[in-house]
Amino acid sequence: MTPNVLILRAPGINRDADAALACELAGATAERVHVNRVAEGAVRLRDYAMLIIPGGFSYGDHLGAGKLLAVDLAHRLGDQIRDFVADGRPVIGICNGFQVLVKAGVLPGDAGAPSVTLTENCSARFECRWVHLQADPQSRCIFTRGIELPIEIPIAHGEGRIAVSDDAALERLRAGGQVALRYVAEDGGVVEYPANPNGSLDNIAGLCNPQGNVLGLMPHPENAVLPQQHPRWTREPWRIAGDGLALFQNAVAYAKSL
Ligand SMILES: NC(=O)CC[C@H](N)C(=O)O
Repeated sequence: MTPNVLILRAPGINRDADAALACELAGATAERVHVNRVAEGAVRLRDYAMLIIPGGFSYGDHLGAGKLLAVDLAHRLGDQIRDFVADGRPVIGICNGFQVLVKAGVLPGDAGAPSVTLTENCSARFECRWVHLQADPQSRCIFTRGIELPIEIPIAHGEGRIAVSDDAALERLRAGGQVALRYVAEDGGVVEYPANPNGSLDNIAGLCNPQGNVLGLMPHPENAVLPQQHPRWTREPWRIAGDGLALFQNAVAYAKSL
């Protein structure tokens, strides 16, 4: 059966159409649904195979990027999201969506006080360019399965720096296979700014929950699904697809297996 994806819309979200295209190219159907329609019960999260919280500037990034939509989701959709995640269904929060999942307490999914947040880039500037990412081979993330070589994906954010409460919390994330993606050099080497665009600890670009079905990442894989989206597509050998498509294809295959 073709998985149907709920792509959440909310004031200030601006990457919902891009996410819908990525899902369709990956073999799913996609519905862009406003958060109010879910909250009012017009649609139910459990009627969908996958949830995407796209990028943008939800509620204008007031009180910090993703904060107000996080409070909204926790207050109005908390039970539905908890059940959806517990069912093992795939959830991806992209950039603003990652900030929302972290600030709503869905990621990293550890019990107790939050151990992770996303905050201002070290440069104190909005950073917008293409970066190279490496999936952590120890990760449990279902979105990055089989992605062994560095991939090239765009970023565009002001508050993408992952901060962790202490070394023990970072070690728990690493040991638990929850570090899904890191910023790397084109050859996979270790980097600093600007290849790590925000100064995130351990060059972390994406985290997953302990079960691996929830991924949050600052880069925008939905903006790297078509060959022509790559900035050098006319000057390099033809790519059959953008590097970001594999994440959506993995999620669709996983959703079909549930
Ligand atoms: N592209 C995005 O989703 C941006 C996220 C958030 N508005 C920030 O600037 O950090």
